[in-house]
Amino acid sequence: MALPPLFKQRMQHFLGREAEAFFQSYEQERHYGLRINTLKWTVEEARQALPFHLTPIPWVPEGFYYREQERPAKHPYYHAGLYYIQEPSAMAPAAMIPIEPGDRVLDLCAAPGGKSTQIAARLAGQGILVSNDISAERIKALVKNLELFGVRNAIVTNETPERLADVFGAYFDKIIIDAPCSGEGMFRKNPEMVKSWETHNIESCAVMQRDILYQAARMLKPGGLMLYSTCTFAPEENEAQIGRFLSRYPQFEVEDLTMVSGFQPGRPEWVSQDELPGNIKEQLARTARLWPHHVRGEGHFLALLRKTDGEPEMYQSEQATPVPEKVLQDFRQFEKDVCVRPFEEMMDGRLVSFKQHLYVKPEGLPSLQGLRVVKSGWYLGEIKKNRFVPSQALAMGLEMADVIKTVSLSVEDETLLRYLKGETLSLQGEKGWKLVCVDRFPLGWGKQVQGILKNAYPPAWRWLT
Ligand SMILES: C[S@@+](CC[C@H](N)C(=O)[O-])C[C@H]1O[C@@H](n2cnc3c(N)ncnc32)[C@H](O)[C@@H]1O
Repeated sequence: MALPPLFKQRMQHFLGREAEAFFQSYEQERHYGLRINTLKWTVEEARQALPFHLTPIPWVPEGFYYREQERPAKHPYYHAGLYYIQEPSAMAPAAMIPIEPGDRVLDLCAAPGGKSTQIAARLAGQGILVSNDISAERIKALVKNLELFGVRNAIVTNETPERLADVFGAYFDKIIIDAPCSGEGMFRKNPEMVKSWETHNIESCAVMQRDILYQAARMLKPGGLMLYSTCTFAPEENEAQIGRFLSRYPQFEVEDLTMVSGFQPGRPEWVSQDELPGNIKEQLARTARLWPHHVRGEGHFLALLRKTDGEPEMYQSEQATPVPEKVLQDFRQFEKDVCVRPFEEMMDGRLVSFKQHLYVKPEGLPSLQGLRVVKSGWYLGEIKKNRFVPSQALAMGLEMADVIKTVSLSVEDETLLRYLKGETLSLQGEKGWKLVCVDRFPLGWGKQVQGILKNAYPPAWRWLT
């Protein structure tokens, strides 16, 4: 493929004799990956059920290569959020930071949600995920992907890192910064990136990343871990960025990463020596690089940093405002008619309302007043004309066994595609809301009225032929 001449020149300079193998990799086929959603099923169940030729991606236990012609986005299981399609090396950052259920995690540059969905699965419904992105446009895909994955304990914000840091302070146990970058590792996946490389220059990306990193540093608890990643090869955005950060923040140090076969160490020798005082050079050698000529992936840079010292968290707890009585009454009626147990029992959270809209919001958050909050936890639905109308996010966050009335369609059933296309279905049964599932996995709602099931599958989610 036609690579920008300046890019070729730079990589030739950095890689020397190795450059040939690197350039050759652009002539080979790219690799395709999907990641199993372990919030919904196990890796073993998925491997048995999915009709794709799956081979393990070595650095992520729930990640697999598939063959291009298999097109997993065209399988009904994709609509049930049972896996996420993701470039294999992009699965490395969230796999390399040890997320534990119960952690408070910030994904600072999160859209469209590759890392956030992976983190949420690791949290297994416990703790809090704050997914943020500065782009109001890209955030729509982030919300959709979190909902599709059935994530309940996520807050989505559309903010600058600085405003977030002013509200949260040193609140998070773990932070992921999947930074905006010059995208040199995207050329094979998306040739448009070649053009954008020529316009988004490395220096301007480096300035942006530096500002994001400085704000992220404020939001990490002492003892907490921060994973910085880019999908570019430019040392200015990688080793030099981390080197500068470490010299400004001596309370941070680089932690060892799990070096999977094929991962290469960072290249401190590519950074100008005046930028690297003291032991920083040695630390940078503990960052990692994924190269397309060493692993089956497009390429990434990873640095895991620990904050060894600093001020403890100080935040103002949110004052709980009770849900208005009438809203609560209409909602509880729905809950009683449709579900086997109260929604608050399904996650560690409390019921909150914004006008007629209801959420279960994770416990333990500071007051988010003044922030642009796009999603406040698990969105349940809204009251319309004195009746509760369930949301798509509610359907996707449930299990089939949570709901009294369900319609389970098999993958082969032609009714399934008709449901996903938004058609009304002829169906007999008791009136009321029903959870429509493919096999045992929720897809969305339908409302039974006499001999038909009215389709509540959202237009933006429908199957396109
Ligand atoms: C590499 S992409 C993130 C991909 C995402 N982590 C994923 O796995 O799907 C970088 C993102 O950073 C966002 N971004 C750019 N500048 C930002 C800033 N100052 N603060 C927060 N997000 C920013 C962009 O809108 C973009 O969505």
